[in-house]
Amino acid sequence: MYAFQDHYPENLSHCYGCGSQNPHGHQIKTEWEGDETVTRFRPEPFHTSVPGFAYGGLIASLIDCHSTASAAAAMYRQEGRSMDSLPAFRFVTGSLHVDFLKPTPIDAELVIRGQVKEIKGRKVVIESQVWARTVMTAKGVVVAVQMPENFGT
Ligand SMILES: CCCCCCCCCCCC(=O)SCCNC(=O)CCNC(=O)[C@H](O)C(C)(C)COP(=O)(O)OP(=O)(O)OC[C@H]1O[C@@H](n2cnc3c(N)ncnc32)[C@H](O)[C@@H]1OP(=O)(O)O
Repeated sequence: MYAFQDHYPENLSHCYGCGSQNPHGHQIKTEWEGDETVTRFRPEPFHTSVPGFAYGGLIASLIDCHSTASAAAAMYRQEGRSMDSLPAFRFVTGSLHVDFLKPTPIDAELVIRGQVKEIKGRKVVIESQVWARTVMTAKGVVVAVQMPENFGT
């Protein structure tokens, strides 16, 4: 699998949620399945909240980084361009809303499915759902915004 995150340059691959260069992070991998974006992640015992269930912050961070990657992929797809082509689209989180619908079991593979709801200017809105086996345990909406040149200054 060659994931969206595999196109990130090394200097932008340190994110706790999605950076391949962060040994302490989730290192999520996201790809297209038709018009949906999909991330699969297996929680570890140290991601526990209530025993037997996953910590909500983990769920939120999975939705977050799944969505920023999906936003970039959606922009490239809209322009009919490869994710390695220039100019690059880099997205950060403007807002993150999560609804926790059911407890998320710690012992199941989580599947995050995203849909592109809006692309407008520098903004992409992604809706996502987190599935554990056959149960949707959380859903989220992310407003991803193209990272400004002067980000952090
Ligand atoms: C491939 C390499 C990967 C590279 C990236 C690898 C790292 C992945 C990151 C993973 C996710 C993260 O954790 S990122 C880290 C957490 N996030 C951050 O630190 C971001 C901090 N915030 C900021 O820097 C800024 O507020 C921005 C960039 C988000 C927005 O500022 P701006 O650039 O001045 O945006 P602005 O022109 O005002 O607005 C542009 C459009 O976005 C909308 N917008 C802006 N902020 C919001 C908001 N909070 N909620 C809703 N909508 C918003 C505006 O209404 C507008 O829509 P309209 O009027 O046009 O309709």
